[in-house]
Amino acid sequence: MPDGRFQSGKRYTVHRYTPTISIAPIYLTMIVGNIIYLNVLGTPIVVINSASTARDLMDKRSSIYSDRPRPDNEMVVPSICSAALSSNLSPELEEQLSFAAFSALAAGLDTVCHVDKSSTFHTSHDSPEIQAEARAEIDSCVGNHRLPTLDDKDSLPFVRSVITEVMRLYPPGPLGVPHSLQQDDVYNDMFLPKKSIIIPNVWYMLRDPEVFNKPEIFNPSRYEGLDSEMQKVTDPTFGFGRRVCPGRYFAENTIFAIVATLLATCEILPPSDSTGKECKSEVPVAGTGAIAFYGPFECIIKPRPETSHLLGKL
Ligand code: HEM
Repeated sequence: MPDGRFQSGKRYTVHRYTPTISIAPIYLTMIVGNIIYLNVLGTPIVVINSASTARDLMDKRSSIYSDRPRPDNEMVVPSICSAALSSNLSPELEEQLSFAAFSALAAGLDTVCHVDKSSTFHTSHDSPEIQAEARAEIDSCVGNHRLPTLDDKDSLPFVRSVITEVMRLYPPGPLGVPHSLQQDDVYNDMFLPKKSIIIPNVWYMLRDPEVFNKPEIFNPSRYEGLDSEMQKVTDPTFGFGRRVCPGRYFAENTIFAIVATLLATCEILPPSDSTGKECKSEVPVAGTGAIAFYGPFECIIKPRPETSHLLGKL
């Protein structure tokens, strides 16, 4: 698919790291504007291609768009943590349960790591001017005598823009996390039945040429340092309505702390061969599940002479 928007009767790979999605024409029921409605073997699926439509439905009508898809006969059960605390478990089972509970946290770790790794990749492999501009901002605001802290976040809009631009091009969840519609609904004369699975096509929303000029280009300056512009990326990236990611601010702060500290203390360069010639690699995104992963890549991380004394404080 050339631009990431779902269309009828085609087999799609939204990007090489997203799951391949086949849309057979026989299943296609309707396309209205930025919405595609499918009925796949009796299961209604609604794919939303635009951020404004996603806001209209998943944010403004959040009370009916915030369920998660689940089998009809599923019963509500206590969480694994409360079950573990209230029962007399063997040490082995308790250990297994604690691993299962940790997997929820790991979902947060994977997404945060993805953004940290992609920030490192882009600052080393894209234009060196972008890295220099971000570092100059840190130097002028923070100086060379201390490490950046979260209190500096507001004063470092270009560093935040670099992170935002990385998330725009390679969102950790390119197709978001599906919601389920709790009751029949009508949107722009389109009937959407109860129990439809709602899939936000975040990948396309963040490359929509009507929202982002030259969307394929890595250009942190496009936000002009404005939070209102950056939110056009961060809002869809962290989900919609009542299901919006509860770890959002923790994640944003963690990513900022890591990226700002790395830029303040180190220079990040692409790898070079034995003759000193740069040998840049392809963007190493991978993963066939809901979460995108950054594969291994090479780069050179050199302590900056001006701030190397701060590395001991990490
Ligand atoms: C860059 C980092 C992250 C991204 C992009 C991200 C994105 C998302 C998205 C898209 C959803 C689904 C929202 C929806 O259904 O509309 C979600 C859900 C969730 N996230 Fe995150 N997340 C990140 C980090 C974290 C962290 C660090 C934590 C925990 C510390 C976390 C915990 C959760 C939980 C518990 C849910 C499920 C919420 C629910 O089902 O009601 N996430 N996240």
